[in-house]
Amino acid sequence: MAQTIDEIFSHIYEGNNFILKGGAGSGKTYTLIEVLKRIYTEDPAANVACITFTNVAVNEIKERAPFKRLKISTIHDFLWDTIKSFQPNIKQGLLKLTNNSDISYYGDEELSEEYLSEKKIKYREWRKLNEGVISHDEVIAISRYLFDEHKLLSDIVKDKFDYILIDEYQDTFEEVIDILLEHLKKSDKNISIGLFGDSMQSIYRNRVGNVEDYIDQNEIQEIQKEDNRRNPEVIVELINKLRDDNLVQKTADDSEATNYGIEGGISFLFTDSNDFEIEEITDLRFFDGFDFDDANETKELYLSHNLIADKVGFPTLIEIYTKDRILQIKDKIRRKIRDGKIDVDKNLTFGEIIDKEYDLTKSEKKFVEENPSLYQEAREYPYKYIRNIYLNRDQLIGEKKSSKVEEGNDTKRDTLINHLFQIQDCVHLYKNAKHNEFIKKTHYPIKSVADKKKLKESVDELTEMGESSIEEVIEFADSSGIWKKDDRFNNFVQNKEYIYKRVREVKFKEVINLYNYVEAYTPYSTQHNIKGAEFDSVFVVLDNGGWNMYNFEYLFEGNGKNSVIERTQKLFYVCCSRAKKNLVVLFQEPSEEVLETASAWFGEENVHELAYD
Ligand SMILES: Nc1ncnc2c1ncn2[C@@H]1O[C@H](COP(=O)(O)OP(=O)(O)OP(=O)(O)O)[C@@H](O)[C@H]1O
Repeated sequence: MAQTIDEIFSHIYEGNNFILKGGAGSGKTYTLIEVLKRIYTEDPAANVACITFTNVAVNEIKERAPFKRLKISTIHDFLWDTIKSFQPNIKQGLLKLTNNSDISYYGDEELSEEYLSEKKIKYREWRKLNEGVISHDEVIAISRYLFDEHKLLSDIVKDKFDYILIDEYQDTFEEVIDILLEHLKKSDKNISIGLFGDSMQSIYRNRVGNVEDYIDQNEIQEIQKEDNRRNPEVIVELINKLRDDNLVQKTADDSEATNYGIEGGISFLFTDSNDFEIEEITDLRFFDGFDFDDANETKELYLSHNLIADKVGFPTLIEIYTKDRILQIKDKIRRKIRDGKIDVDKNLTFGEIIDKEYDLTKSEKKFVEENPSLYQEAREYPYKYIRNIYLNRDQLIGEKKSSKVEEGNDTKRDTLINHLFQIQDCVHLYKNAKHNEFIKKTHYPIKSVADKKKLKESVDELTEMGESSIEEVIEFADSSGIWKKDDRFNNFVQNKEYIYKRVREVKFKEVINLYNYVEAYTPYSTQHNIKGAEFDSVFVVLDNGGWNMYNFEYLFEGNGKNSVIERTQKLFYVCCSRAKKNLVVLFQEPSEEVLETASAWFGEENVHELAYD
């Protein structure tokens, strides 16, 4: 460890950029924190930017490295902070990039210099270019454009920071690496750029993956960490087989290491049923050491939130947010209008436009037949109103936590879901005897013993409202003073009535279940979401969930579209390498080839057919 840090600092002292590479559990994030500590020991006035992958990771590093002059942010926030005060240049970039179609724009208003001169460009979760609101993709594209055009920006970044460190560099954008390793060179000032990561754990599409070209050109100096400090021997042997490069990890021979003296266990379980429920497993010996009541140390991983929604109990909410065919019809019509394929009077109702210009597909017909009143209502809205209504998974789930950290509104979730989460948060705080936090959050007026008693009665009543509708709970929280409706909420109801009408009828217990899931009070997580984290026991369910980007048969059979195999292999590597002790993998309806590979990877003695009722 000390040796790795010394190596990193020898590069820093020589004014070089560096990259710390290493397999899972080799201590990259740990080293990043140690590097921060040493930087601040040597120079308390140092200005360091640390870029992480998610807001959750931002909070984790903040907790572990609480230095005042350390600026921790996500990639997008870092770039936006850097460029946001250069409004005229941003506008010029936006015009240029929309003109040459690097940024798509189909709004009614023409984006001209004059039009934009009255707007202040802002960065938000959802873009609305005609109002000057850009979102994630545009922040990246405009930043790159500005760094291309203006050397001054590189000077500014170098003036502001002595170090920029990036955790999980493999999942950052190529443009960002380009800015850091190419553009910053244009300025003569000093800076050290440090990357930390593992190309095998690049699990998102269109990300940089690796920086081998920069290493070959000596733009960045490579340091390798070879040991694995997290996983027991049996898991290290397995994940070595899953790597697509030549890296072979050994368990660390160090009594300080997390995996020191841990025997651990792996099992590959299979069943011939495809509608099998985990609760039906009767032979629990493979789950020795798992404690499904301890969401911090036991995880059950699925490919998608949709697969989890059924298990945790928010099927109606996920259905509303991810499978609304009527809004899909609207999106298709909107696209046709944008592309000039149809020309309609936007003052017509949605129904009138459908009748004139659109033939429902079979599955859309089925959906509207199953939801006649919803369809009828949607048809009656003016097209102008419904065209700006969107529903998607992020609006419901936001940034899911992998452990219990931080609180507050999530900017990805919509106002309605955030409002509901605030109500459930109040219940949670009160029930967990966090009364001061409760009062601070709700401003609930407590002047007398009677007030206290009334509050207790109200929270007790709210706790019993799982079977009530969401609307009833919102009204009760408002009238009892636990969580009042505010302007944002009222605006949402007015402007997104279509969504509100759907959601309000759902039982509140779905919100409770969703809240518990998102706040990591249940052991369930998606396979993407646990990147960077570690747990005692991990149960990975290999179910493609109807998603064609991943395919576990392809992976185990070694047969199928290469890009899909590669993507699945990396995700599987990430999942298996999270376990500090026990790993169980479940495969449903495997072929002979799948079982052969399972034996080769897990060892024949660890492959078992499941017994269940
Ligand atoms: N030098 C060290 N001393 C003590 N513990 C360490 C040291 N290095 C790493 N660890 C511990 O080993 C485990 C793995 O480290 P870490 O999470 O930093 O690995 P990583 O390389 O970032 O993993 P991954 O790429 O899989 O996310 C953690 O529990 C960490 O606290």
